[in-house]
Amino acid sequence: MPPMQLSADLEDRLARIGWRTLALPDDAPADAFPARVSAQHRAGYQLDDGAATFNAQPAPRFLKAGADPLERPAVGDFVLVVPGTPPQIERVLPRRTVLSRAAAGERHQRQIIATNVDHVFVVTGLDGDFNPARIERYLLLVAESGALPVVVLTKADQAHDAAAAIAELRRRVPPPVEILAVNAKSPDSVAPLLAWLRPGDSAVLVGSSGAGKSTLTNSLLGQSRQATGAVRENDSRGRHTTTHRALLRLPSGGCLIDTPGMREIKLTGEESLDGSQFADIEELAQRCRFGDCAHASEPGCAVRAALAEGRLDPARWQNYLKLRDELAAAADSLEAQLRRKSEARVLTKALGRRLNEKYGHR
Ligand SMILES: Nc1nc2c(ncn2[C@@H]2O[C@H](COP(=O)(O)OP(=O)(O)OP(=O)(O)O)[C@@H](O)[C@H]2O)c(=O)[nH]1
Ligand SMILES: [Zn+2]
Repeated sequence: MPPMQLSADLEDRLARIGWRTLALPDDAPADAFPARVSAQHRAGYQLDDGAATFNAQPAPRFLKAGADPLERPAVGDFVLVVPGTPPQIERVLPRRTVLSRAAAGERHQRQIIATNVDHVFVVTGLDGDFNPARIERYLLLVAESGALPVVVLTKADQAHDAAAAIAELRRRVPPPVEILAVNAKSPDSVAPLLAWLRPGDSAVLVGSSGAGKSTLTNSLLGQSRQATGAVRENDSRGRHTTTHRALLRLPSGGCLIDTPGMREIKLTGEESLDGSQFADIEELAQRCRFGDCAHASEPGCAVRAALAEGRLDPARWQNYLKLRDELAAAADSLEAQLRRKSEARVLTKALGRRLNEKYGHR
């Protein structure tokens, strides 16, 4: 990039969109500039360059049949844009973190939820929505993403017994994962979340529909606005109305991505249990007397001992088994899919070679 691109002004603007490093690729087009994907529409992308938002189109190669959907621009991505009408997304810059899930349907296609986030707020209401097994499932996706999870329990003001629910969850979700209970409607109550939303920080909200993600977003915007007073530059653009799966710049300096409520949280097959909140269970199972212990009736089973002594929550154990089976099935299906893809590539190459032999160099 030409040196003028690295001006103090540019650094200042990049800081507002959560940029972490200024190392731009050497081979970038001379007139290209960095921006962040703030929303994705049917017709294209909305980008934020730290000063304003604008629409852009992806370079045609992103849309080609056979192009890997995971390599297409996604919300949270830093991209290089070439000016034009419309401006064109030339390149997706390397991702710091990627939060994904398997798309609904049979084929275990992975789908990106957000990229380049430092924290994932797993939002659940302390009402009928409260479901520790679902939270454990989210935490598996987060463990794979490279970002850190924070469990946010909303509707604490409406819960019959918030303390009991939190204690139940604590038995299932060991530290260092933080658990916070809030009234999402109250800016004061959600203020502790701003600790993860300082300048340069990025976070994404995930959770089912009605969990309180939009309410939380509005309170975070409100709280910061009240706290900083003078920062009102976003108001003119009407950015406070919540758009789904949109990256918002908060006046606290951080970036927050809201996502639509998810009905299904399918594992991609790439998650790993020993890098997750289940690491302690994986370790426990290693201490059984027999290496192939089924944890059923074998003598010297460390898992059953822990269950009997109350050191391992039975519901947590059951959900661990369920997720482990599901993960194994997803991994098989992912592997088969990758094998089919590479076989198709080999076949195409072999065909090319044969045509080449027959008709000479083309
Ligand atoms: N009393 C109370 N109500 C809440 C709280 N959080 C959310 N609500 C209410 O719950 C309803 C759903 O909240 P939303 O913020 O729209 O939920 P969402 O997660 O954005 O849902 P989707 O947009 O469908 O994904 C709204 O009526 C909110 O006012 C809370 O902490 N306390
Ligand atoms: Zn065992």
